[in-house]
Amino acid sequence: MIDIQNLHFHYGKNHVFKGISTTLEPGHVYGILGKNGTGKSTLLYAIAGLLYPKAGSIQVNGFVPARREPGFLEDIFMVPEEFHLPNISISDFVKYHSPFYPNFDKAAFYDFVGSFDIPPDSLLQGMSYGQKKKVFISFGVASNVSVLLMDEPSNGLDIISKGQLRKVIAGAATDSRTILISSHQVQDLENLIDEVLILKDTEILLKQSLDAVARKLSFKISFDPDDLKDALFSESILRGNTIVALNTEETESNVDLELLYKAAMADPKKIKSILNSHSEI
Ligand SMILES: Nc1ncnc2c1ncn2[C@@H]1O[C@H](COP(=O)(O)OP(=O)(O)OP(=O)(O)O)[C@@H](O)[C@H]1O
Repeated sequence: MIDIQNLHFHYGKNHVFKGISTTLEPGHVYGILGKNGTGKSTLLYAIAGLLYPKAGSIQVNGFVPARREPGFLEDIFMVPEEFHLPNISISDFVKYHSPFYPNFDKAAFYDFVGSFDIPPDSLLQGMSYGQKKKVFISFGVASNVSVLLMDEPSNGLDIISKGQLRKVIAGAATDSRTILISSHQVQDLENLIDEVLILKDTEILLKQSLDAVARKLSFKISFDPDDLKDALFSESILRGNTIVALNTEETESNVDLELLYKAAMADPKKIKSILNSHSEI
């Protein structure tokens, strides 16, 4: 479990978090959304122990990340947005790095790499950014850690590879693993995450399961202009509108993450109070 209490973080005078608190449980895939510069990467780095809280605390499975103890490091993996891989072969990379992860599954690693269409005998130096990223993600998932952090994992991947990435991550989503994915590509998170966390203005604006969101809000495309009067948020599309409204029906629609995000940005107070209200609508 990841337990964040009253976390403050700033770079000089730039305050990124002013006392955020939340817990993130195993068995969930969390999607972290937020505008550029709201602190998605900073949060992941702090959980990974690569940045230290200025105040407050973070605990990951009972470890304090900033202490970087071996028991912590062998059970967490972060795929940053930007990374450097050494100029060696894939097999040497596995040989030198997998011993740090006691549960590393070599066969699974080569399966993932193969599923991304990367020849297993490739040299890392000759690879494009997207190809290197696929190797690194494959390594992270195959390390079988209990906390997997990915910063914009689909960035730089082609359309087919994005589909494959979703399969690989979905396969990694076990009851004992906590997966956090930050992304601007909300479509890439659809049907992959089960909880959404939206950062805004040094705070956590929303942290909700998609099931809970679907119970409270409905997402639909409507060609009836009358529907607009009940909309909490709408966007016009060809001959109609996409609409976020209160869910007053018995049925639950699929959560449209992009619409949810836009609605939350357009009227944070209202969306937050609806989603945080305990009464059923
Ligand atoms: N090394 C650094 N030194 C100083 N300021 C930094 C540093 N890294 C990030 N920042 C600032 O901290 C804030 C949060 O940055 P962060 O990269 O965590 O945001 P983000 O939500 O991941 O952004 P993006 O969506 O653009 O990747 C931004 O205002 C950024 O300019």
